[in-house]
Amino acid sequence: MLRVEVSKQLGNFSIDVAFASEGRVTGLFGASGAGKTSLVGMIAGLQKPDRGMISVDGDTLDDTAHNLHVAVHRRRIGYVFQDARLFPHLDVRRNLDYGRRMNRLTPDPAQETRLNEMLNIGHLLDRRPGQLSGGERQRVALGRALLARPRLLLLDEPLGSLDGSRKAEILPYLMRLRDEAGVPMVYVSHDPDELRQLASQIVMLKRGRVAAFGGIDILPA
Ligand SMILES: Nc1ncnc2c1ncn2[C@@H]1O[C@H](COP(=O)(O)OP(=O)(O)OP(=O)(O)O)[C@@H](O)[C@H]1O
Repeated sequence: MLRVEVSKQLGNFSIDVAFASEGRVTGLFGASGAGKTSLVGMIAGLQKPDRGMISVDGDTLDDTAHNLHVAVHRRRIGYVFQDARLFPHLDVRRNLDYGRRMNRLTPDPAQETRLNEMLNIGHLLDRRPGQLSGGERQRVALGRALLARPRLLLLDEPLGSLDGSRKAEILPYLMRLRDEAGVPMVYVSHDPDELRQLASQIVMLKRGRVAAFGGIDILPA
């Protein structure tokens, strides 16, 4: 269960949001500028709320009333951005291993093999990011985030930089992760079709507020 009750002022823009989601994939839907990335940044711990609390599965990550703010690297929350942000000088194998090493986790070869298969990246391990397509880069970014064993995965428009056919190529991998990886996700998108295929619950954001919360039936046609 993800619980978010936060408010924050960002220049002229304010966020004031409360929701609790039990869905395997919580879709954050809203137009450009609705506050999706700012909200995800708070869940990740990159930004502190001015007021409020955030908890995942009963563990409080932020609670301004008690001056509690768990640091980004201690939250065990994975983050995949629109652009994969792989390290260009490291091959795929070392990119994949990065999150695990940073979190000082012991290697888990069975999980590595499983994810390589799930994401179909096993044949790319010796390549550098510059030798990958956009879709392949995103698959590696997903693998890297999951190998750090997060309790929650934040996906901020992970298909946003891909064209239509590449999107269609990656969607099945995301569905597979949703069904098999066992990690709850927050999936940011302004594309209702994408969310209809992936999300179980929808938080609809408008100008920094929750305009609607419910199942995928609240998405516009
Ligand atoms: N540090 C900041 N200072 C001032 N305004 C900010 C700051 N960060 C974000 N904003 C403003 O907050 C609003 C919401 O931005 P945000 O990036 O969260 O929206 P979004 O829904 O993710 O949009 P997009 O889909 O275009 O990425 C925007 O109007 C943005 O200009």
